[in-house]
Amino acid sequence: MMKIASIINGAERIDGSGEKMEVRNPYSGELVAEMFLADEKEMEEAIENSRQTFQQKMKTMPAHERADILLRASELLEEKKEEFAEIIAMEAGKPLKHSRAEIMRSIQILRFSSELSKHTAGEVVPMDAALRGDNRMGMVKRVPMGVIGAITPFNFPLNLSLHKIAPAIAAGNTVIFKPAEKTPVSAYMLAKLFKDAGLPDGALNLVLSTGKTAGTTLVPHKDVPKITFTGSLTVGKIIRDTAGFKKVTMELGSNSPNIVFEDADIDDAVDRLVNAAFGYSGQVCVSAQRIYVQQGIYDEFLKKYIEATNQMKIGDPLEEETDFGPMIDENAAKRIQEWVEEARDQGATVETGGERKGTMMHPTIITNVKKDMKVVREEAFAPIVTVIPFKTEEEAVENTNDSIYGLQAGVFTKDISRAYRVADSLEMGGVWINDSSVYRQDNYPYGGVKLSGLGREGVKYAMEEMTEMKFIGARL
Ligand SMILES: NC(=O)c1ccc[n+]([C@@H]2O[C@H](COP(=O)([O-])OP(=O)(O)OC[C@H]3O[C@@H](n4cnc5c(N)ncnc54)[C@H](O)[C@@H]3O)[C@@H](O)[C@H]2O)c1
Ligand SMILES: O=C[C@H](O)CS(=O)(=O)O
Repeated sequence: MMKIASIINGAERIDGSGEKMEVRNPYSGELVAEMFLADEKEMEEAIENSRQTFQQKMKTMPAHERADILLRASELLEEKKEEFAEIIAMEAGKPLKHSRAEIMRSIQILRFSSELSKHTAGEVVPMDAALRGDNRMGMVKRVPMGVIGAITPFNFPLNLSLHKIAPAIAAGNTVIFKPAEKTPVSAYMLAKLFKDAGLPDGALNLVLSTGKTAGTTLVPHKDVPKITFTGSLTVGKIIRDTAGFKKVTMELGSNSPNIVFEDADIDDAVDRLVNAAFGYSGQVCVSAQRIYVQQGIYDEFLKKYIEATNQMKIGDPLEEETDFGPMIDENAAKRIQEWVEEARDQGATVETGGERKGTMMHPTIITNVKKDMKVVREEAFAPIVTVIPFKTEEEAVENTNDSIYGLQAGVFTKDISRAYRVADSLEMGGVWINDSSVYRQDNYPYGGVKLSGLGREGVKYAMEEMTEMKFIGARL
């Protein structure tokens, strides 16, 4: 059993405030680690140290040095990928095959960040385009903001943390990293990995605290000009209300839709949508929650979809063959079971699944739903999916857009004109044609409209949000 603690200015705070929290394997209940929690005083100390490290080191560190550190971090992660995958499987209950996929993406984020750290160039402004601008020169530089507060969720503990930390460092900032309480072990290992990669002490301060401590201390702090948050809408709203006059990036939730038209390759859509709904037990912000299927293929799609879902191997995340594991804790599983029962009471049909044992909620497909049922309207963040028939393209678009969320959608069709027409009509941060809402790679702008978020991640775009534009003009 590991003992882990905050790492501030390179030093582990194992004696910290005295308060401790256990990290348990959501599948077996075994103790994975004991975490020493930082209190508000330690958070304050970490912020002051990050401020000084920015002023004294990171602000002036040349781009080639930042690039080398990020590249070295990617190499170290490659070397330690099995160790990280096992820890994520244990602390998050994520099947090993999915944990490995997360590490593979994390390595790429570090590589992209290393490359892009050499290209935060800014631009030259054509000053003579304006009257009075003759004999003037103007340039826009991209400058780091200072201390970035990075608050992350449990579901992709490495990948989503690196989507904040790596671009922040690439742009020359320092970071206060506040990971989720459920998954702090991979965060602790990541902080150590950066130290081994040569990142100066204090450039990445890991603060293992409760959300409450982060909310009262980090979020409103005058020396933290930027908060980048990934998590629930509920917490996102609190942060937005308390951050005051600072910049915030918010990657929030969704009840992601997918539309399958009659001309789609049904087997391919089935295959992709099984993973989209049930990968990591649906605890993915872009999990397929609403699948709209055109009437002519509805019965065939549903039959094949149920068959494919029932073929998943359910079990221990640490076993190689496991496709589907537990939810993060029993409360999460109980909540979703209640939602399923409520839908059933309101007339829905549970085609498969619906049962729960402890943290294990079985993959659940629900039909005959109405649009105001919780399972359709609210973010489930669980292994449930609704399958809903539609007649026309207009109806599919209207139903899809009928949500407070707008993160990513999938559209399956062989008709290229319809594909682009529908993609244009959807109120989403991103649309995939012939892939599902869950597909993401780490170099395109990713984020939501409506209540799914503010701003964008994806290394280049996160770097833009973690730098200020500074104009410098000259009269010649
Ligand atoms: N859009 C995206 O990219 C994306 C990605 C992953 C997860 N999510 C969303 O995250 C949610 C699930 O993750 P979760 O359960 O870890 O989310 P959560 O909102 O409960 O917690 C996220 C983080 O916020 C911290 N926190 C809690 N209260 C806080 C407060 N008052 N002030 C500051 N920080 C606080 C937590 O300690 C944790 O580190 C889902 O809604 C999911 O859709 C979104
Ligand atoms: O949970 C939502 C995340 O954005 C998924 S991913 O890590 O980006 O694939």
